[in-house]
Amino acid sequence: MSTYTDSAAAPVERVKHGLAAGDVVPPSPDWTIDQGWENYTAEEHGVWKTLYERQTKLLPGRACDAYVEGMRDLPMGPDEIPDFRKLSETLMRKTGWQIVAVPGLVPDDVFFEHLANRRFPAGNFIRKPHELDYLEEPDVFHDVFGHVPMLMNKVFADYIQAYGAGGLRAHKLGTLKNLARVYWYTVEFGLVQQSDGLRIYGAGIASSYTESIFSLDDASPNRIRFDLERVMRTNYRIDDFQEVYFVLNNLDELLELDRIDFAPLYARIQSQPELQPGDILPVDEVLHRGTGAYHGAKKA
Ligand SMILES: C[C@H](O)[C@H](O)[C@H]1CNc2nc(N)[nH]c(=O)c2N1
Ligand SMILES: N[C@@H](Cc1ccccc1)C(=O)O
Ligand SMILES: [Fe+2]
Repeated sequence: MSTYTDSAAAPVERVKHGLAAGDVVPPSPDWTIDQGWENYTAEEHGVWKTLYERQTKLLPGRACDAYVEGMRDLPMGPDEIPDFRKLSETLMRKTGWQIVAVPGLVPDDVFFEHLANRRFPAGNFIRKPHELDYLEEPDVFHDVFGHVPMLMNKVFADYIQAYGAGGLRAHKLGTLKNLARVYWYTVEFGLVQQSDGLRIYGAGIASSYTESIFSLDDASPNRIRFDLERVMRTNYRIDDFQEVYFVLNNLDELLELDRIDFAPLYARIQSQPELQPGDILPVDEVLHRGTGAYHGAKKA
């Protein structure tokens, strides 16, 4: 049963991961900027505090162990927007990653180049008070609160670095669309089965109050065992809750993706029809067959 307030009333918290803005002048060759931590206003720190406290209350029992452990060891709290320099010190020691500030979405090849070199591009801006529930581009709350704790986990940190290298490869192969789906259904909206229950590891969920509830508790979405080719073929929504969540047995499965050569898979799926988010295939290992009520109601 769904325990969150009526979704029609509660605006959906989304962070859009659309294509990089084509109309912005690059601030530097690799699009990085100074975070400008000293320039944050009290109101901006206040927005962080509101989001941080609300999400921190909700995540116990919902976020996966790796996320909880990562957050515990990071210099990140409610009172102010974290200083990327301090986060990078801790991250560098733990998994060799650092956070670099960017003004917003950056071009795909720039994005992958950073990930391949263990640099995580994080927006330095924070959403406005009236945007608490909907955001066009990943802001500092989504990027830092949502993504950074998982970068403290060695398996995940290695996966994201390999993904970056894979992104540069897919960019050259012209198969970015297929690879972006793997990112979307893992790094952004992935769930993992723990012995004590289903848990969130995707940042797009972890940074969203309403989707942290919907993804685990609501009867509407499908929940299907992760399968690489299936995910590569499956389209996704960028401005509403997901209709399907793919579930890993454990995070170690992600390392498998670095051992598989994607080129033959990309070639094979080119001739297969694209799947829509609500589709279920006979071969799917369905953990929960969704009612589709949420999206059905929205269509009506
Ligand atoms: C598929 C594409 O690479 C993906 O959406 C990228 C694009 N550029 C980005 N740029 C930033 N800063 N953050 C992101 O998460 C992304 N996502
Ligand atoms: N193995 C992928 C690269 C990759 C690694 C890890 C995650 C995602 C993609 C390839 O051959 O392109
Ligand atoms: Fe993200």
